[in-house]
Amino acid sequence: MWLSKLVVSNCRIIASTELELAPHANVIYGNNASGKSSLLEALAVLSRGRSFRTPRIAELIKRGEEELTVSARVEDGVAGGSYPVGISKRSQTSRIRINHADVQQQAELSTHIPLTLIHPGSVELVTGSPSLRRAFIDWIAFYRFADFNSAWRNYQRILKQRNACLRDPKQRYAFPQWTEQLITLQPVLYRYRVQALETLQHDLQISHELLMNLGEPQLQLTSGFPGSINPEDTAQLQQFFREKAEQEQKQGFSLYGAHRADLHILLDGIPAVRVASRGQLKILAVALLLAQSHAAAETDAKRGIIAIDDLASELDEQNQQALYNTLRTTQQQLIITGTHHEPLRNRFADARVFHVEHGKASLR
Ligand SMILES: Nc1ncnc2c1ncn2[C@@H]1O[C@H](COP(=O)(O)OP(=O)(O)OP(=O)(O)O)[C@@H](O)[C@H]1O
Repeated sequence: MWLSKLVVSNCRIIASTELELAPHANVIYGNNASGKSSLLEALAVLSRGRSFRTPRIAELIKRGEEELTVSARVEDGVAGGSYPVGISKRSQTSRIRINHADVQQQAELSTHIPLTLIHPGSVELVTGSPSLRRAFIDWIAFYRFADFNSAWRNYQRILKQRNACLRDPKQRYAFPQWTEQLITLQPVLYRYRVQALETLQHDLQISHELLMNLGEPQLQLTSGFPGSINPEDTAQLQQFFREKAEQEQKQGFSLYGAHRADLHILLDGIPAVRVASRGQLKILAVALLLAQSHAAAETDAKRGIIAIDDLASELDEQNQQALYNTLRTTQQQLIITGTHHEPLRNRFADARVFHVEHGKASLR
């Protein structure tokens, strides 16, 4: 999938703008505060329902307006042809359309726009909380395995009910039933994640030039249980949860399970965050995100979109070179922002170049 057109209205500084995108490289340049990041935020809203800079939609809606809208034309590399998609957001409500029909779930729209975003905050993938790494590995599982999303949504629902039982003694009678259901999904989610990780490890080769001076990271998936517990052994899980029931009731929420999984990122056996420099951590995060984008696409026809928000400015010359060499070899659609167009144009000779000024993009 790739986007041949992106139309944005009322997103931060952008009143209304339209871009006819190229299938491969697209460069968007403009002065500070011209609206480059706002465009990528709009793209993030389309793909994920939210921005990478704020969880609050109200902050994204142009001041004085009530609704932001992002629409696009998706080119289908598998079936051929193209179709429109769109999302409108008010602070409390959303409206999502795919090929002229209303849909209820953001996930339905997300499947059409496999967007990997690389921005200055991406380093948190390595330095931040486990939830970011869970989301990272689950993103691959989401695109790779058709049933992952329903299993994960089901898990969230069961977890919520189980937590309610743990908090409220009056609901405790239903605790065993919800525990049993939670156990049933542990092996399912764990297996999806293991497979997603295997694909990711394979696709890390795309980032070999970026990782040249760092070495290949070791990626270790934890299941959300102590290492001695096998998340695929239901009998062992039942015993484990029996032993931990008192502790969980005291805490008032579920302490173990797929919602507590993590992906440990190591260099020479030591957590990367403890040994790598700030710049190296960024490189590592970028290498993982590029691999993630490839891992989600089973075939070239299913290729995704990589959007990069002004990252080069934080990398030294050698790493910038490695990043651009890597991007040039990828089949994914690229949307790259920067403050100057010459350096980007030199690196992507065939790129379509857009200039952004006061929230309006125009072809150069
Ligand atoms: N809700 C909003 N309504 C209107 N304008 C907004 C809103 N939120 C932020 N802005 C403004 O939008 C402008 C564009 O910001 P944006 O981050 O997109 O710029 P940029 O081109 O990426 O800049 P830089 O190169 O500095 O990163 C900023 O001046 C910001 O103050």
